[in-house]
Parts: sequence; C-alpha cells; structure tokens
Amino acid sequence: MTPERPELTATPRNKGVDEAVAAARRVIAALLHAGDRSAAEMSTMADRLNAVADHLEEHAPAVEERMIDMWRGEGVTRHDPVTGPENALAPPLHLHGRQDGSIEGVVVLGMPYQGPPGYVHGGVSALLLDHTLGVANHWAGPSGMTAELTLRYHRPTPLFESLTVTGRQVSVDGRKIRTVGTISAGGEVVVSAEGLFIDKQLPRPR
Ligand SMILES: CCCCCCCC/C=C\CCCCCCCC(=O)SCCNC(=O)CCNC(=O)[C@H](O)C(C)(C)COP(=O)(O)OP(=O)(O)OC[C@H]1O[C@@H](n2cnc3c(N)ncnc32)[C@H](O)[C@@H]1OP(=O)(O)O
Repeated sequence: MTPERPELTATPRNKGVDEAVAAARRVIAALLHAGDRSAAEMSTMADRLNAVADHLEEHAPAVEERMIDMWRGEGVTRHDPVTGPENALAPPLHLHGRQDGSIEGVVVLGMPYQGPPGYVHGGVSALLLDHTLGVANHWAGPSGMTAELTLRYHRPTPLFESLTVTGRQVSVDGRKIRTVGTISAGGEVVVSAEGLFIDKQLPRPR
C-alpha cells in the first residue's frame, strides 16, 4: 500500500556528505549575513575554507566516475540544485506525493535566494517550480524535458517565511506533457507556473 505522503526526494541524512553539505549551506548564509561589516577576519576565513576545498578535491573520485554514481538508483534525487541533500546550492525543498496525484513541499528561503529587498529572486522561484513540475511528472507517469515554462508572479515572495510549492500534471498528449504548479505564502498563491514538457530522456552516464 502506498504511504499517505510518499517521499519523492531523497530522505535527508544527518551524517556523511549530507552533514557536510548542511554545514556548507550554513557557511554560505553566514558569509552573506556577515558581509564586509563583520568583525570576522575574512582572509583567515578564506584560507580555512580553501583548506577544506583542497582536502575535498584531493579525496574526490574522477568526475566521470562521480557522474555515473550520481545518476545511479536513488542518486538522481540527491544532487539536484532544488532538493538535493548533496548539493549545497539546494535550499533544500523536500517533496511529497499527495493522494490526488499532485506533489507538495515546504521550504523557507534565506538571504542567499534574495532578489528584491526581503523577497525571493524571480529566477529562484522559476528554478523551484521547474524542478517541482519535473518531479510531479515523474510521480504522475510520463516525464520529460522542459520545453516551455511560463511564470506569473502575482505577489512578491517573502524570504524567511514558510513557502508551499506544488506541482500537478494536467495532460499528456503524445510526447507533450502539460504541468502546472504554484508557490504559496500565508495561504496565498504568490507565483504560478505552466510548463510544457516533451517526453525525452537523455542517456545516463554509465
Ligand atoms: C514513482 C515516482 C517517484 C518520483 C521520484 C522523483 C524522481 C525525480 C527525478 C528527477 C526529477 C528531475 C526533475 C528535473 C526537472 C528539471 C527539468 C529541466 O530542467 S530539463 C532541462 C531544460 N530543458 C532543456 O534543456 C530542453 C532543451 N530542448 C530539447 O532538448 C528539445 O528541444 C526538446 C526535447 C524539448 C524537444 O526536442 P525533440 O527533438 O525531442 O522533439 P521535437 O520533434 O522538436 O518536438 C516534439 C513535439 O514537441 C513540440 N515542441 C517542442 N518544443 C516545443 C516548444 N518549446 N514549444 C511548443 N512545442 C514544442 C514540437 O513542435 C513537436 O510537436 P509535434 O509532435 O510536431 O506536434
């Protein structure tokens, strides 16, 4: 039996790379909060962060090897820039399936995602919705690549507040898949999206 709210993205772990990525997200946000007005010694900070990067690069597998690994099995939901627990750029959004065939996730976006003062960058909203519509297609059945994505920005999308992101496949006509989605804040739709996806899968590296 399908669970009531099946997980559609990788379950976050509090160890391994997920733990290090969560720390990296904190660093990104903390640097932006600190800015040049901070009392912290930034050239020391840069040396310490570069030392961490040097260490990681030294111990990482070859890119080709890593590409195979990240597209294998559940890996596909672990590296993307929206939900991926292995990707420090991902807020991350965590998506669940709903009983009516649509999907939903909740996220709070901080300063790294800012556009206008105090509000989310429009391109970031587009990123969240493109990905969410893509996952909604996977959840509903046929899926594909984004051919068109139309967004309507109804109201400014607030930072530091809980946002609900939804996606729902509405029709499949041959290879053409139409999917819609929204971002809501305080129960009000702030961004809505309509996407045309074309059923096509690129080969996975192996
Ligand atoms: C059990 C469930 C568990 C779920 C677990 C979750 C798993 C989740 C896993 C993973 C989630 C991933 C989520 C990812 C989300 C992000 C998605 C992206 O960012 S995708 C990257 C950005 N998009 C591109 O880079 C495309 C670039 N464009 C192309 O590659 C091609 O143009 C493509 C594929 C779109 C179409 O090319 P052609 O050669 O295959 O097909 P042609 O013959 O051109 O078109 C087919 C039909 O579509 C129409 N068409 C094509 N493009 C159109 C357009 N832009 N507007 C209108 N019609 C278009 C054409 O007119 C044609 O229609 P006629 O059959 O003649 O009626």
